[in-house]
Amino acid sequence: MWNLTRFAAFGARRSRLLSTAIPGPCIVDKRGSDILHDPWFNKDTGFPLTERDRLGLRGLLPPRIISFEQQHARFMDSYQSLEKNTINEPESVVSLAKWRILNRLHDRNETLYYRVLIDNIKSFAPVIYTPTVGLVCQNYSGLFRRPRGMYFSAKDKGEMMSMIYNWPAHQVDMIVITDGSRILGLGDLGVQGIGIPIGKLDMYVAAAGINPQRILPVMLDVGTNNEKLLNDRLYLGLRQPRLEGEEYISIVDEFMEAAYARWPKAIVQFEDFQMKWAFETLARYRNRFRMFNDDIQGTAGVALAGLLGAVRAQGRPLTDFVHQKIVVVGAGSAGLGVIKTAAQAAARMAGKDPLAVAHQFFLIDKDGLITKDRKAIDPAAAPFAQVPGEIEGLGEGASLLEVVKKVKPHVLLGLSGVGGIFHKEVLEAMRDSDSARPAIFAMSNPTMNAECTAADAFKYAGDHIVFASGSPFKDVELENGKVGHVNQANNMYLFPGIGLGTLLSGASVITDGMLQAAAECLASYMSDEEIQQGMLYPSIDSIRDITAEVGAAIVRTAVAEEVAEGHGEVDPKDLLNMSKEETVEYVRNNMWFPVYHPLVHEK
Ligand SMILES: NC(=O)c1ccc[n+]([C@@H]2O[C@H](COP(=O)([O-])OP(=O)(O)OC[C@H]3O[C@@H](n4cnc5c(N)ncnc54)[C@H](O)[C@@H]3O)[C@@H](O)[C@H]2O)c1
Ligand SMILES: O=C(O)C[C@H](O)C(=O)O
Ligand SMILES: [Mg+2]
Repeated sequence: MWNLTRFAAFGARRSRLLSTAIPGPCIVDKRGSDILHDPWFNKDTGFPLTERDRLGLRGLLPPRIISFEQQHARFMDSYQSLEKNTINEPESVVSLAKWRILNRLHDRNETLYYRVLIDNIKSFAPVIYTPTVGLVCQNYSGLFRRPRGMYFSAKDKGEMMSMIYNWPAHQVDMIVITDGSRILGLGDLGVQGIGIPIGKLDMYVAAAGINPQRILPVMLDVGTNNEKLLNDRLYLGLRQPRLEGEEYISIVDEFMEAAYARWPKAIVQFEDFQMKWAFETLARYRNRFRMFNDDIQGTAGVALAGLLGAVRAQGRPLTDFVHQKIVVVGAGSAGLGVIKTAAQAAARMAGKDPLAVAHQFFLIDKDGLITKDRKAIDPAAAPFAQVPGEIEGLGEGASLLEVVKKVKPHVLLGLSGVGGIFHKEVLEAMRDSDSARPAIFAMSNPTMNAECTAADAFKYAGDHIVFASGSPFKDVELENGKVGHVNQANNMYLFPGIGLGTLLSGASVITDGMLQAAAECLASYMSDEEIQQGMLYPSIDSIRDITAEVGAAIVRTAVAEEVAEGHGEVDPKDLLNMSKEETVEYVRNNMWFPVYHPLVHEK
């Protein structure tokens, strides 16, 4: 249907692999108004005269040619006037209005959309990603105007292998799939969860430079157990209870077989699956396909980087990590992924078995502290079950407040999805923490599900804390006149680099070693000075730079672990011969960047 020719700048193979590709013309098999209605090719008023002639566009557009820069400025003007005109409106109304204006541009002109997104990532990420994406999912049926991505439902059983060919792009590099069963902290939103793969893939384009013509958001609709949606006459998904057991897994199996039959090199990111299926599908597919679960694995790496930063913020050496007492609230896919990865890191540092360091972790779920007395304990939680009474007065099911008071943890980390669970008394109890710089991570999304607000954390736990949240909060003005820095502990710092590094190495699977390297890379990104100021993660403004580093760490580990099969004309030997800096350059040079390519018509 189309292809993008890239001209190599230099003769020598090696420099060619590392060189920045000069954008070539784009071959398009359409003409006239079909081009104007195709967001991949549409340039609106930006088509030059020669192109208007060549493509049969003359007369279909007003005569004046507006440059890309002018179009960019024009869009930003309308966005800013929307901001000005809605200043007194409720926040949800403003957020949805902002999402709508961006979505309209996305539907019309992808090049301009991704350019404004990249150039304004800090202001636009909260609109296309958390928290607004949560609101969009909740209101999806009402907001629906046109489809985006692919929808595979339980009714499509037996048809997926042919359906996958309905997708218009010849090549797909990155797929994000959800079954809508645990959308952020908002629960089962059924088919409406499609907003999450769309938002994640927008971040892939903005942060990792994955070509937007090679991304595919996927909704696997196996029903919903959300009564409200089942009774909503506008609900767009299957009106039936969720499939379970064999029936469920056979649908996921069929999708995976179909996707990999058509695109054997694609990477599939599982996103926002309820816990049992998150773990089950990861175990089932990770040794067969290029796939990972972002909520389990991406989150774990981001949290580990933050936990190591919290050690440095106390002025302690990293090896002190093995002495940190860490309370994890939420024993779901995210919480369990974090605790397991953190324990593995502590064990590596201590030269011990992860079981030997498990006692420094305290795991709390909806039934309180998990101890060895817990009935029907999840096998993944079992190694972290405390011995009841080991800390005096702390038994099975102890409340969060009791645990914080008795343990005096260095870190309190929430992945419970329960808004406000770190209430005043819990935060005040953190004042007695054994850490000189207690860390509070309220990682649940979206904003209303955060375990506490940034303002409350500094107000009740003290000005000396370090704070991170999954959704963005504004920095806090402290009583001492200083600024309480708010970090965003969100898997967006890792998943783009994991996906891009896997793509560019051609890794056949995504190993624990690759994920560990990604986390360590993120952890080492911050300078001591930044850490001292309470900055545990970089600004999202530098997300492409972070992704280049993380992507390179993934590539190098894939090569070292001999799972890299190469990408395009770059074979594993080329990758092996690249220095660290050259690998970063290779990753950076392979990031897609939105510019208008000259369009050439060819049937
Ligand atoms: N910041 C990030 O990058 C990031 C990444 C992944 C998930 N999350 C967020 O983490 C949250 C949980 O995700 P998940 O996939 O682990 O969900 P999940 O449903 O698998 O797990 C939720 C866990 O919280 C526990 N819980 C519920 N109520 C509780 C209470 N009152 N007290 C203590 N624990 C309670 C449950 O028992 C369960 O163990 C969601 O809000 C999600 O948005 C954030
Ligand atoms: O989507 C996010 O913002 C992070 C995470 O994947 C989540 O499920 O909350
Ligand atoms: Mg998620």
